[in-house]
This record gives sequence, C-alpha cells and structure tokens, in this order.
Amino acid sequence: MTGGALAELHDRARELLDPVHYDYFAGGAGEETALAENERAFQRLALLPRVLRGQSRPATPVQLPGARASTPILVAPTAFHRLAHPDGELATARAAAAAGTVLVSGMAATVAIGEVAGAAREVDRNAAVWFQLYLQPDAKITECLVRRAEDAGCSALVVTVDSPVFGRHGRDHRHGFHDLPPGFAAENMRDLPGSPGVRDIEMCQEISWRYVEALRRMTGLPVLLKGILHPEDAKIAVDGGMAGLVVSNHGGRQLDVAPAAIDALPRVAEAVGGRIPVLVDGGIRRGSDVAIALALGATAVGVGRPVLWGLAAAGEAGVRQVLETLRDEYEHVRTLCGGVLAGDQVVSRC
Ligand SMILES: Cc1cc2nc3c(=O)[nH]c(=O)nc-3n(C[C@H](O)[C@H](O)[C@H](O)COP(=O)(O)O)c2cc1C
Ligand SMILES: CC(C)CC(=O)C(=O)O
Repeated sequence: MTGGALAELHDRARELLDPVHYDYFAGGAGEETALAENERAFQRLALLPRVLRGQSRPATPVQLPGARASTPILVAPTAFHRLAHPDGELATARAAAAAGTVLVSGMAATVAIGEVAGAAREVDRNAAVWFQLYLQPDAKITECLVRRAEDAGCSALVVTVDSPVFGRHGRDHRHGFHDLPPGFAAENMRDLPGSPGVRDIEMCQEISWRYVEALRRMTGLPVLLKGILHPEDAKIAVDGGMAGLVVSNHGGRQLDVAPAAIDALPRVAEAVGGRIPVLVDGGIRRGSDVAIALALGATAVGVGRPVLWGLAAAGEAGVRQVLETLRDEYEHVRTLCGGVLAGDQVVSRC
C-alpha cells in the first residue's frame, strides 16, 4: 500500500501480523505486476473539477442488487479473516453494517456465512451481505453452498470467474504457506455432501457459462460476476441475465499480465451501457480513487487489502476506520469536483 491516510493502519498491521500471513494478504501472482499496476494506474489519472454548480447535495444511497448501500464503497471478498484478527469475519461484518455498506463475504471465510450475516444484522437489521462463490465442479456442492447463503439471508451471490486455477503466489511458495494453521478452517466448506470435515475449495478449468446458467436456475438470488475484464464477456453476462459485474483482476493475484482494473473499467462500462451495475475493485486506497472509478462508469467500488489491514490493526474499529476514511475522503473530493463525476473529467497525468 502506498501513501494515503490509511498508510499508518497498514504499517500497524504489518507490525502485528505473522510475516507469513502478512505476505499472504499483501502478495500477488507472478512478478506482482498487476498488483502494483492496480495502484499505479490511479496515480496516472487526475480529475478535472466542475465549478460553480451550486451543488450541496449529500451523497445519495447506491442501489445495488439486493442492497441499498449508503456509500459506494463495498467490502470486497477476501479469505481467512481470522488470520488477521481473532474476531475474523464477524468484526468485518459488524464494521461494514455500521458503515451502511455491503460486505461481500468470501466462500473461503474462517467464519460460516450464517454467523457472518447474523453479526451484520445485529448491528443493522437491514444490513446487506452478499456471498462470494467459486462454482464447484460438483453441482451438489455448489447447490449446498447456495442454500447456506440463502438460509443466512444473503441478498446476492458474487461468482468469481477469474480463477480457473489457483493463482501462483511467489511469497506463499517461498514461505511454504499452502494450508491454514491448525484451529482455522474455511468454515463454509464444512460438512458438505459426501465430505465429512472440511472440504477443499476446488478451482476448475471446465467451469463455463453453462455452469453460470445452471446456478441461475438453482436460485432466485441476483447473481453478479466478479473478475470480468473483457468487454465481450461483459456483454455475454448482460445477455445472460447477470445482475451486476465486478471489473477486477483479483487484486493482482491471478493473471499477472492482466491490466489494472481501473484501466479495464471504461471499456466494460461502455459495453454494459448502464444496463446493470458495474463495480470495480483493485488498488482503491484513497477517496480520490473511488471518485475516479465512479467517473469512469463504476456504480460502486470494492476494497480488499485495506480492510484486512484495518482488521489486523484494530479489529472491528480498524475496519470501520478504513471505511469511514475512504467515505469521508470520497465525499470531500466529490464536493470539490462540483458534485458530479463523469468520464470527461478524467484526464491522464502524463
Ligand atoms: C488475501 C486476499 C484474499 C482474497 N480472497 C478472495 C476470495 O476468496 N475470493 C475472491 O473472489 N476474491 C478474493 N480476493 C480478491 C478481492 O476480492 C479483490 O478482488 C482484491 O483484493 C481487490 O484489490 P485490493 O486488495 O487492491 O483492494 C482476495 C484478495 C486478497 C488480497
Ligand atoms: C482461498 C483462495 C482461493 C482465496 C483467494 O481467492 C485468494 O487468496 O486470492
């Protein structure tokens, strides 16, 4: 993480975390080019403010599939929160609910989705939690996970489609970090059909649009696809009835030669043409990054690592600090831009 008001939280998290776990959270695939580009791409962009517009409107809520968020800053799905803090995903859920935003809870969470959603609703009974899903080769397993998300009251499913195989993370490889330590588990994978104990999450190269269609038949929940970078895939997704897209290179953890997410956003947004919400994640570290993303056509953004740093540094309060800081900075930038954020305001710095 570079600069910004959240840098101190990152430094604190780094001090507190086991270095192996820090590297799991911080690292990316390959030479970490996509990871670095996600942040660098924002540094290459600037916003032309509009002036004299007499706008004093407070930010309006954001309408999303199965959720109305009070801010366009969502919590992106990340795995294994209990490695960051003993309260794990429960703390993240409480903080997201307190901030009036959506938590996208990972299938690889260290707390089961029912408990995560319950923790969010204890803070705000209308809190929205989405469930992130890796489609499994065995449809019975996928279906069981979907029912767990439905039973937990999740209001949308976010299917991650950028992972036909696991990313190759050099830092984890060097540390020999391949499994969770004893006492931690991917709790959503416990007691699934035919698997006593905790089943491994499988990545599968055979996953195709047919699997997505089968998922849509399996559930009434809105389905978003996460990990879209190509505009043609965006069009197929819209035609296939998806409720939303997340433009993402998985925080630079999958295809290292992928472009920065923010650089891929404009073409995807154009292909979608406003028919469904387009979210983006990757490299959001400041309120100005949120503003640039919205100007380039995003409905909302997701935040991954900064949330993990807040969690590691100070549990629920740390995550709240991250979300509140980003929101405050974003609203300030938006006001300085005359209350509007449009594509013609985004210019290149070089
Ligand atoms: C430690 C870590 C674990 C992640 N786990 C998942 C996951 O289980 N499912 C998923 O769809 N994305 C996962 N992601 C990707 C995030 O959802 C998101 O795309 C990315 O973190 C955004 O980039 P940022 O960290 O720069 O904000 C993970 C990212 C990190 C850093
Ligand atoms: C358990 C993993 C598949 C989580 C993930 O997506 C990641 O670490 O990037």
